[in-house]
Amino acid sequence: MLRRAVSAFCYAAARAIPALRQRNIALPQLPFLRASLIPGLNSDYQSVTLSWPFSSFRPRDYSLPNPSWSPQMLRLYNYYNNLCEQDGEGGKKEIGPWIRLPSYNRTVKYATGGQCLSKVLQAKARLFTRNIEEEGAAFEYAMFLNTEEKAAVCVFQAGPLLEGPVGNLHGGAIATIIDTVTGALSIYLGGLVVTANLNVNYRSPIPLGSVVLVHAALEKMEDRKIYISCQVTSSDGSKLHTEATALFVKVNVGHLFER
Ligand SMILES: CCCCCCCC/C=C\CCCCCCCC(=O)SCCNC(=O)CCNC(=O)[C@H](O)C(C)(C)COP(=O)(O)OP(=O)(O)OC[C@H]1O[C@@H](n2cnc3c(N)ncnc32)[C@H](O)[C@@H]1OP(=O)(O)O
Repeated sequence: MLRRAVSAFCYAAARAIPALRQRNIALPQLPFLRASLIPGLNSDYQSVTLSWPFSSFRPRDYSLPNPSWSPQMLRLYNYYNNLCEQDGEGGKKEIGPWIRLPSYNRTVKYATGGQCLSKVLQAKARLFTRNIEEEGAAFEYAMFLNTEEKAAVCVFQAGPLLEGPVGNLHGGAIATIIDTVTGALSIYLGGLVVTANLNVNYRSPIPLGSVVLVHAALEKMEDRKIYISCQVTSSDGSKLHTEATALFVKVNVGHLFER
């Protein structure tokens, strides 16, 4: 399943190349990204299955524990991380329905194995939720997918730079983490997607520094449309903070370069 995630990014990057060429954006030598080398690129809206074709370089995975994580954050992370490996026959570890999603601060860099596609695209671009380097200052989170249930859970610790009403999390930051979790689930389910609609109901404030769970689940898929529901709860599930619905629409990578 993780390979499918990586494949989706590879697919997106490979599809981006013609669009970049059309706009005369210089591409460095990336022989592994030549479309002709990548099988299965003809079918629109579908990811392709690839083995990791890139260098051994791996960018930093921001979803791994760091010293800013509270004991509660760490406990919840360990709980879901343990679900990602289940005991098989003879006590052997097996991959179960749960997978942990790694998280990088540059999506295109990730897709190209750490190499830059072009300075225009990459020089300053950072994933919104991973653009503050100081650990614990803003979004600390780790996402887990349940591939059988088509659902996701995110363990989220809200840092002090995300303040809205005094001492509480900003509504835009809440919408951002919801978009991120529902978006990751949709990418897993549908490949390249964008958010078409996000509807958020704020039920109770989220204190800064607290750890909450973001639950997302597939409601239905219709043609290019993926409907996801989402709830943000306290870490023990007893308190509902936020409810949301999201609609994601599958797009071709060329759509992202239309200007
Ligand atoms: C394998 C991976 C594994 C996991 C890996 C995880 C990695 C995780 C990494 C990182 C996670 C981060 C995740 C972040 C996620 C964030 C995502 C964003 O924030 S995206 C930015 C904000 N969104 C935009 O900028 C879109 C702007 N809008 C558009 O581009 C278009 O409007 C678009 C594509 C949405 C639709 O345009 P059209 O021309 O392609 O298609 P038309 O015909 O208009 O719509 C298609 C269908 O959708 C409905 N539709 C469209 N918009 C709708 C709306 N707002 N409400 C209701 N329906 C809508 C339409 O009615 C139509 O439905 P009918 O086919 O006729 O039934």
